[in-house]
Amino acid sequence: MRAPGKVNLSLRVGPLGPGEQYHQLTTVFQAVSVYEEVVARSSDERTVTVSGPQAALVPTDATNLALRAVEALAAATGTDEGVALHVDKGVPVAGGMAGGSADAAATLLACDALWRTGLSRAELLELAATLGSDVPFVLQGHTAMGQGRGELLTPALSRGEFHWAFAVRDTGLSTPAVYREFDRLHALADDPREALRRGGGVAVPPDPDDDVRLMQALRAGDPHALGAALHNDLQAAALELEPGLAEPLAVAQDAGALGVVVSGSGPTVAALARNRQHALVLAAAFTASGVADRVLTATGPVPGARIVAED
Ligand SMILES: C[C@](O)(CO)[C@H](O)COP(=O)(O)OP(=O)(O)OC[C@H]1O[C@@H](n2ccc(N)nc2=O)[C@H](O)[C@@H]1O
Ligand SMILES: Nc1ncnc2c1ncn2[C@@H]1O[C@H](COP(=O)(O)OP(=O)(O)OP(=O)(O)O)[C@@H](O)[C@H]1O
Repeated sequence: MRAPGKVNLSLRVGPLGPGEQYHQLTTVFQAVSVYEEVVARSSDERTVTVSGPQAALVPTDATNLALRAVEALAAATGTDEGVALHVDKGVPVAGGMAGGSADAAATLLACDALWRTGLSRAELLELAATLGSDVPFVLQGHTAMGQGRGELLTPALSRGEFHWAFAVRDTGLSTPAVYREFDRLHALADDPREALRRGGGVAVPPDPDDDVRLMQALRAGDPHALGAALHNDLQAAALELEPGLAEPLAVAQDAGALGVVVSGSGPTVAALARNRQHALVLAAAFTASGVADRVLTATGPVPGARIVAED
């Protein structure tokens, strides 16, 4: 089973209402060719092992998102079957590219097949949303607009292939901490100039019309227009928590990226290239300037979680 990571081409975040846990979003997701591989085998127990360059950062207890997906599917279908999972992580851990969400999505599909639960796509998507806001999208893949807390998906038309270079950091950023920082920046209301200077100001409910140009760029398969339309309301918050992110952003710009943006809640920086060759140039610029612990190149959009070989 294989599931892709994602980049948010646009991420617009509304205010957090009193007592609410989730921000209202309008986001445009693109699934990219950076993958989690999940193998599921029959077992009496429910276990997970993890490999990949950042495997040591991933818990293997019940908090692992893949095991949470196992428990959610078992509870929904009333089965007491077990599974031995192995996850080979290609997506950066806590990098803002939905790696854990991809594991959860791949696990739902893998256990659905292994246990022959026969859930419908709609039922799987509903279960996915209970596991995390990004899980429905990595199950679906391709390109989609996400609303609500990010789980309400509308597929979007996209032509051709876009090329990316990613600057990855070994130390991740916590998604809740980045949203909290977003709230803090936007609460500097008694000092509006300071709020604006730091990328804050009053948070407004996101409006999908703000992404009209971006959607046109996708339909036209125009990387220049897409680069100009990339947007992330969480970027200022990620930069407050990790000021060093300014470096990969500047390096990509200097190397002629069509657009550069923090991916989701960061700290991965995503640079849009003119073509495959230019993505390699951007990756080399990240490496040469020492602003990344690891560099990836990828294309998007790609399909969501799917079986690539019988487990
Ligand atoms: C930053 C993004 O990756 C952009 O796609 C997502 O919004 C985060 O999605 P995710 O990692 O699947 O997040 P979840 O597991 O659903 O939520 C983790 C935490 O992030 C914050 N959170 C998440 C989604 C959202 N719309 N508003 C939030 O404030 C909440 O504090 C929440 O408790
Ligand atoms: N299967 C998993 N893979 C990675 N991290 C996991 C997993 N299960 C639990 N975690 C924990 O969740 C945290 C965030 O993981 P993840 O890699 O999904 O972040 P992310 O890519 O930034 O998420 P998103 O982009 O959806 O906000 C990690 O620091 C780790 O402790």
